[in-house]
Amino acid sequence: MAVYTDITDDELAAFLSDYDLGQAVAFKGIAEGVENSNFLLETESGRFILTVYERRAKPEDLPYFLDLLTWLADRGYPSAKPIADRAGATLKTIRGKPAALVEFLPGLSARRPTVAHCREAGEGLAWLHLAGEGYPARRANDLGQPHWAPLFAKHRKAADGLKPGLSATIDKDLAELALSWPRGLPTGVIHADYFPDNVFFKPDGKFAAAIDFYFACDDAFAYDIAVTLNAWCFEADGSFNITAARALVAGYERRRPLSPTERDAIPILARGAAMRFFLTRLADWGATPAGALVKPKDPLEYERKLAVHREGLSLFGTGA
Ligand SMILES: Nc1ncnc2c1ncn2[C@@H]1O[C@H](COP(=O)(O)OP(=O)(O)OP(=O)(O)O)[C@@H](O)[C@H]1O
Ligand SMILES: N[C@@H](CCO)C(=O)O
Repeated sequence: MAVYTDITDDELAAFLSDYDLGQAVAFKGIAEGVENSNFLLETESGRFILTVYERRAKPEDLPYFLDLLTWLADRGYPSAKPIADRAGATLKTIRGKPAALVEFLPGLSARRPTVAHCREAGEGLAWLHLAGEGYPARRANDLGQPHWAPLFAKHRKAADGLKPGLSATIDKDLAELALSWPRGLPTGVIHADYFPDNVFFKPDGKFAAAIDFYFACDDAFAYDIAVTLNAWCFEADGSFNITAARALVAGYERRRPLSPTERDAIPILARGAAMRFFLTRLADWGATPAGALVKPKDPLEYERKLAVHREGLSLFGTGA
């Protein structure tokens, strides 16, 4: 349950006194998520999400994320627009922690994404890439390829603890990724964590909205597609669903066609994207005390995805 911070009625009332939203009529913690504390807030003027930033997101990065959410919403992209207080501020504090109020978005995430969901999610991702064009702030991807080997160096023991001999396999992967990592691909604002729990659909199955932009950064658009393919297109038995993957890319290309160079790069980008989530999950695995409220995500799920990509993906067939 991702509510790390308790907020009393008085603290909430004091927080809301900076806004023109009326009084709280309902307020409850949201169990989903692992990074931040999220609360559903209803006031006399509508429904909102209050996020208290707990970990990972560096306080100095929060203006980048909140201004990006405002930028996207102002361009018609369905992401949660931050609510400014009377003085125009979107980044606030509550209980001494950074916090923000954003618009509540209706929609449901897909627990078991279908091929049709993948197509819609792909289109929503391309829309995001286009809507982010021109966003003036910059944020380097601090979980990008150059950061993987130093991160792994701190967690080699944990890898061998999960699976004997794994650290040697990961070392080899990291060396191969460093040699073949693509450069010069089209870049812009990417979501970088576009997982099924961060995408909402309408009741008719159409894309509704994307949330949780707290890994957003500048990187290759095709890398964002690779992260998304890994998150959406693997079956529970560990096999890669090529039909779902092709639908996801086809949905993406409804709005933003890929260049041949971007298409060719996807297999190696997907291998790197699997490495990135394996590594952060590995780091969290070791750092989570037994009995913690939030169960860490399984690093081995991503190690299995990495193993699939080691064999090479043929997403578009030969000559595509
Ligand atoms: N703007 C929003 N509108 C509606 N519901 C939202 C909104 N933002 C967050 N939620 C709800 O809160 C939950 C947790 O939000 P979020 O994914 O941002 O948290 P997190 O702790 O950063 O999670 P993660 O583990 O994915 O990083 C979501 O699954 C969703 O149910
Ligand atoms: N989407 C990430 C967790 C989000 O912080 C993962 O599945 O490892």
